[in-house]
Amino acid sequence: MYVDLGNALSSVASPGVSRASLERLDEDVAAAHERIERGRANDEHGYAALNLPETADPDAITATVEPVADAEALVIVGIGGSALGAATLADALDSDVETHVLDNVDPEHTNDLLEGLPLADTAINVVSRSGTTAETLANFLVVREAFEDAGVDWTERTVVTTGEAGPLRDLADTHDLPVLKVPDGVPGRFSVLSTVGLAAAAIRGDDVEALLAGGRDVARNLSGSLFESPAYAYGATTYALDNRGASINAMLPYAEGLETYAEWYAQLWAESLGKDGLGQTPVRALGATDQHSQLQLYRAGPRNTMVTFVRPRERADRTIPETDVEGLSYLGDATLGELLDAEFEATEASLAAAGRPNVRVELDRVDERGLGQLLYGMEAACVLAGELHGVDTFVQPAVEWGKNAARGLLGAEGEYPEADAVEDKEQLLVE
Ligand SMILES: O=P(O)(O)OC[C@H]1O[C@](O)(CO)[C@@H](O)[C@@H]1O
Repeated sequence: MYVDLGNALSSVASPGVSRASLERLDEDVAAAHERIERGRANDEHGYAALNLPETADPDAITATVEPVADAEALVIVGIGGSALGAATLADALDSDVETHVLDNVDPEHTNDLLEGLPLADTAINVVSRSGTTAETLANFLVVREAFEDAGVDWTERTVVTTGEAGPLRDLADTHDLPVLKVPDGVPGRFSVLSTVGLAAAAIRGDDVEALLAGGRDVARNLSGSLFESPAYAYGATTYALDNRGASINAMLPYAEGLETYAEWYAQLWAESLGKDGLGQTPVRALGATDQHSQLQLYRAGPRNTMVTFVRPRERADRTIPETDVEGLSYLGDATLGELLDAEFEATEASLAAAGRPNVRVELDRVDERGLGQLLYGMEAACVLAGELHGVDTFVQPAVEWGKNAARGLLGAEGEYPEADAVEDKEQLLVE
């Protein structure tokens, strides 16, 4: 993982950060690193996630999913951190296993998905750390029923990833299903390099060991200085720019296979740093596509946005055929990859020319090792940014109100006063 901060400097951009300020900030990075290392050493909640490249057990994961290793199709049933990591790997890595992620409760989508699946050759990986998330459990009950209706034994096709206890754990025990435990102290959004993200990867035949090795590559560089650690360089710079007005961070990967990575990043950044009235708003984008939709705003709108450019240094390529069409011959001499890189560098430069802050993040290739580096790197960057902002990076209390209101509206057992507030909604309907 390579991070270039050049276009975030105040000599280029406003908001921007000066080298001198980064050097001063490095003292706080050193103190934060000490705190993070202490948290890792004691396997404290949250910090333990940064130990996963060492603590995850690829052999145990592969052995547990073995009963469904013959699958032609896979349905990952989960939501948030229990889906986005596996979805990111499935989007970025090739596999013969047709992979679907059921991370919403849209009946039309679920019906279409189930109708098209070869259920007898389909594996189900149902993932929920708490084991109580309504969307995940509802989708799983629907998927299970579809298998039963098709006369396929779902207990033969299901692998569960969940915590020590809870309804999903009970269901797995009742039906003696293969279970992978979600590691203690690892919040969902930091769990891609654990059983949560790696079970599906193992079923798909991805190189789980290489993913973890990528994580170790970046973990090795974590030190008390942002000038020695790409992950900390990124985390510290987003913090510095946020403090100077860049309250929005547009994540712009230049690889179709990294589109879901931008979604994964959005949860990591939003749920970790969005608290106490603070937090940089992540925006999901895709390069070069969103140059033609969002760039106008980032280049000429309010000076409240930084852009994070991500690209692989190497990729497969395809030549653009020669053409005699007037004015297009320049394309005929290039490849799609060269065009994409030109768009990347030109868009970076266009923001710098307009004095708009941006950071470049590169990985060697979009493969298991590169992804392990990128995902772990962004997790470490987020943990550092949380330390510098002084927020509790590893909790997300604000999401519970809505869950309780939904439970109340559906008549779940227990008291859910939040549901009353839904009923009492202020109305000013225009139709
Ligand atoms: O893994 P679980 O417990 O089903 O939770 C799914 C997701 O829901 C959240 O709790 C937010 O509602 C996320 O933090 C988490 O990743």
